[in-house]
Amino acid sequence: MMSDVVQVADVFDALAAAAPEIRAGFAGRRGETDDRNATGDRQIHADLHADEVLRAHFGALDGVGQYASEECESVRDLGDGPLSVTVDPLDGSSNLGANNPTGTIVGVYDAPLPASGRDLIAAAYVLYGPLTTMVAATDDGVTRYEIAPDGRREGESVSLPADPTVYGFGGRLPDWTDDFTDYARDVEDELKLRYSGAMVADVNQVLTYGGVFAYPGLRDRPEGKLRTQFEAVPMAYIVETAGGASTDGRRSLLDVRPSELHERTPVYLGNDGLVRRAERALA
Ligand SMILES: O=P(O)(O)OC[C@H]1O[C@](O)(COP(=O)(O)O)[C@@H](O)[C@@H]1O
Ligand SMILES: [Mg+2]
Ligand SMILES: [Mg+2]
Repeated sequence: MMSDVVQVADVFDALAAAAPEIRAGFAGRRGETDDRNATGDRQIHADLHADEVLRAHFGALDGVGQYASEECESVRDLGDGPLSVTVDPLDGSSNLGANNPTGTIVGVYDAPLPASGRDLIAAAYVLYGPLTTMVAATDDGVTRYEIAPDGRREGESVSLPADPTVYGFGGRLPDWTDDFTDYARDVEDELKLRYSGAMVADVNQVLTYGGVFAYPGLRDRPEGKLRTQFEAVPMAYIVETAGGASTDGRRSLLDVRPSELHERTPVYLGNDGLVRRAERALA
């Protein structure tokens, strides 16, 4: 039987191969379809194309058994492999309308879905910015790769800078709770605002410069917006492996076990001190 290390390397290779195809598929696919996904978001053509490309690449791998996507209602069986792969095929896809950055988020679990962050053995995201980059984490560390149009890549190890510089908080101010607003006011006095509207791009800035990203629980939606399995847990794994911290307000996002595939959670990610301050503010 192949080792986990080989199977995870195959998943990263497949994602690096899919990324230029997904990017090439943006042209002509920025418009909305008539459909909505399981969390009620209007799907755009590029969401569905990215999902198809990823499913084809991961389906070709012997190591992958289950595949679940933000854009599909239920878990799909892709084979007999021991790994389960989750994808947010296109994160921040509404940014395509304004030609702003988007991403892809992938989690690799050695357990059936839905699964907790403690079952993750690897996670990665791709950022479609001026360059295509992939940030890939295993328990051994985090590597950032620049991906060439032919899928080849070169990597360097990354860790979260100790001195935070930037912050980005999602949601509308009138929807924030008083506790979160107080926390935000403090952070605003210390750090620079960098918010793109794509979680991948905003977390990538935190990983590059140090700081904090949050999509908090809202007054009328305490669970916030971001999806536990597809967005929160894989990104928390990457940030924690890079030396940072994550919380849903009370505990590490890696300790959250989703009971439903498409459920949501508040998300706070970044330098440990800023994440702990968010927990204290929200307690
Ligand atoms: O527009 P808002 O409310 O700031 O929400 C932005 C958040 O929503 C998302 O776009 C949701 O992701 P999807 O595009 O994959 O649905 C995140 O990337 C981002 O952090
Ligand atoms: Mg997303
Ligand atoms: Mg998405």
